[in-house]
Amino acid sequence: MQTDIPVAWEATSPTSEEPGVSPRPIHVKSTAAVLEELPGSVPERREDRPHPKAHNTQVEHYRENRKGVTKSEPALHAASSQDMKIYIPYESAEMCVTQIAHDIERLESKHREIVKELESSFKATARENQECVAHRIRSHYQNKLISLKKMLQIYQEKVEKKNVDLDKQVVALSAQNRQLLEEQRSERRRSEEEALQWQREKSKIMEMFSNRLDMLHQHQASTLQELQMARQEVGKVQEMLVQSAQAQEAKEAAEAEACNESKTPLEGAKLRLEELKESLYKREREITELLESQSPVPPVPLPPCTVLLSRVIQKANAVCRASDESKALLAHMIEENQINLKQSQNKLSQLETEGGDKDRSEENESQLSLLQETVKELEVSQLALFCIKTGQVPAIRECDAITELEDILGQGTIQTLEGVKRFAEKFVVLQDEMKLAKEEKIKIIENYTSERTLRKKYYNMIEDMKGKIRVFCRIRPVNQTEAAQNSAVVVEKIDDFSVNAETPRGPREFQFDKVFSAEATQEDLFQDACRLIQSAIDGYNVCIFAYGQTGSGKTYTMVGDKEKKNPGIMPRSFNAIFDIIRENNTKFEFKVSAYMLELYNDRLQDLFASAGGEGQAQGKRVEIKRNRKGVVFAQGAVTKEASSAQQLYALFQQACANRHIAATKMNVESSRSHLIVGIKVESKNLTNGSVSTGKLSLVDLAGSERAAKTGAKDHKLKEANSINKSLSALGM
Ligand SMILES: Nc1ncnc2c1ncn2[C@@H]1O[C@H](COP(=O)(O)OP(=O)(O)OP(=O)(O)O)[C@@H](O)[C@H]1O
Repeated sequence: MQTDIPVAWEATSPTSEEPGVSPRPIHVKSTAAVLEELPGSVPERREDRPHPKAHNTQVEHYRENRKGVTKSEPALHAASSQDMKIYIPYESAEMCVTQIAHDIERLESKHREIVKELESSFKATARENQECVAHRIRSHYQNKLISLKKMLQIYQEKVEKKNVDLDKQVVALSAQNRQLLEEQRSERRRSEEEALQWQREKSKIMEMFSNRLDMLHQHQASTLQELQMARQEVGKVQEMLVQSAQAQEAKEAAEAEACNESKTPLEGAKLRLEELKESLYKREREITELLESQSPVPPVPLPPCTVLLSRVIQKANAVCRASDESKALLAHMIEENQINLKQSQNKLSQLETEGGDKDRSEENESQLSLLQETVKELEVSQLALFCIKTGQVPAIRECDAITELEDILGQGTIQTLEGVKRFAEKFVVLQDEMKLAKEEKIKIIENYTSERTLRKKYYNMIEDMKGKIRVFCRIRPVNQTEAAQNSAVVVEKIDDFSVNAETPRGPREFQFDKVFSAEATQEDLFQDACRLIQSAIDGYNVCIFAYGQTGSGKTYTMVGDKEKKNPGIMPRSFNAIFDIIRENNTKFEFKVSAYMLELYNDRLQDLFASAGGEGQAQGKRVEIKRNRKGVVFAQGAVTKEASSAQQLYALFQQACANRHIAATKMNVESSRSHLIVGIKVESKNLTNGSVSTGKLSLVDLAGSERAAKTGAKDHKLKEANSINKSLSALGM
């Protein structure tokens, strides 16, 4: 390997072999040692060191070397084959040393350069590597980024597509929702209208039905009377015929005379029968006219009574088919009736077979007739229930005996004995038909009664379907004080069934069975409440009460304003009760009585038992009790009867005068107690004598309040506490 690294020499001692030169021995450091210290140099062996005598040569050689002249390897070996101490002249040594120092410097600088070069190359390599790595990383991440971008794009596309689909779905759903809401509203409106119409129609039909029954009854009675008379006449005619026949047998000679004699009574009977026929026709025409004049539908081939019955049955059938609940109820009623009928029939047949007519005791006799009545009643109920279930009208027999009689009279066969006999037979048949018609009438009345019971039941079922407990919300308009204070309205009606209320925790939506806006009138409110009054008259227990914060308008809604220009639910109910009574007083006998109580500071007080009155003044305590039928009543409360709405209202006013009222910061006339008005309606069915009792409870509760807001102190605070306590009990 070629190298330009110099060989180092070191003098160990001075020598003076050459004149003029003070030689000093110089210890020569081995070249190898020096070379070993140099980077990239090849170590020289000891024996490669030059001989002292040849030091000049060596120096020369060295110089040559330094000049870049390359000596051959064997020559170098020859020159330094021995390790020895050499002495060189000081100048030469100095020169050498200087040279060496130079060389070392040069070497050092070279070395630095190499190091620099190496460093720079290392840096370059490192940079290159780094760049390469960075490039690789960059390209890796770029690829990744591209793929991610692609994925993102795909996702975005997918999301956008999905969003578009969802938007479409949302639009479709909201349209559907709107449509459904609209449908629901119109359906509600329609059903309300239908119910109202049905109610009106029903009461009309009922009235007509009972009027017609009355008419039929009257006509039947007079027809029966006339038939009775006709029978008597026929009897007379028969007697006369027998007499004439006897006379014919006895006196053949006086045949012509006898014939003459018999003609006269026959002609008389014929005349009488003509009269009868005429009167029967007249009655029939009258009945038909009457039924047709009262019939709301155009005349149909069926008899009007059948049409009426079919309409009633069809209505009842429609109500039954309206819901599963009513279907199940009807099925249950049929089943129950069947069981009862079977049981009664078994008992009846057992009783009938137990002994002959003679052996029966009086008690048994009455039991038997009672059972017969029950069986008949159950059979009629069975027929009515079956008709309601199927919607079919029971067959009503036509009175065709009259037609036959008419035929006989028309044929003129009455003039012969045979004809008279036939006539008499037909007359008996007609009597039987009349009897049947009478029975049919009784059945119809029974049907009517059971139908009425069903109507009551279905009416209440419909009311119940709307919810046994219905909650209405009424928004009160801002009053003058609130308007002066610029108070904000915090309740907003969203639609007929929901409101939005501002609460400390933000707006909240509440749902109700119906929402009345601030513009709703007392009449609007009563329209919804009045249907329950019919239920109370039908014998059900109904309660309407107002609940809310003090000053929210409970008394206004239940009682009305102070000026009595806008009466509330209570006075309107009094009128409605007596309106219904007036409409039905031909069929029922009514008794209306009322009690009025106040729950004040946890104590029930009778508002009719005022100073000098009965009840409390006499030390009676009013207590809430429940009777065996589950009806809640106020024991010890004074009950007063009323025969008109005015009388009932006067009683109410008398009671209100005794109520506890006081001014609070929130209401100048705040009710400090709960007012309970109980109206009992007892109705007796004049057709079958059955009695039913219903109760309408109208309650104006005291307002819930916060003592801080109302400014209640002392006893008013006590009042407020007991009001709040009782209201939370109600809430629970
Ligand atoms: N719908 C309404 N239209 C007009 N005025 C109303 C209405 N509701 C309430 N008011 C008026 O608001 C005031 C307070 O009403 P009201 O006395 O009925 O409240 P309240 O709830 O019965 O209070 P409290 O529980 O303290 O007895 C009254 O002057 C009443 O006339």
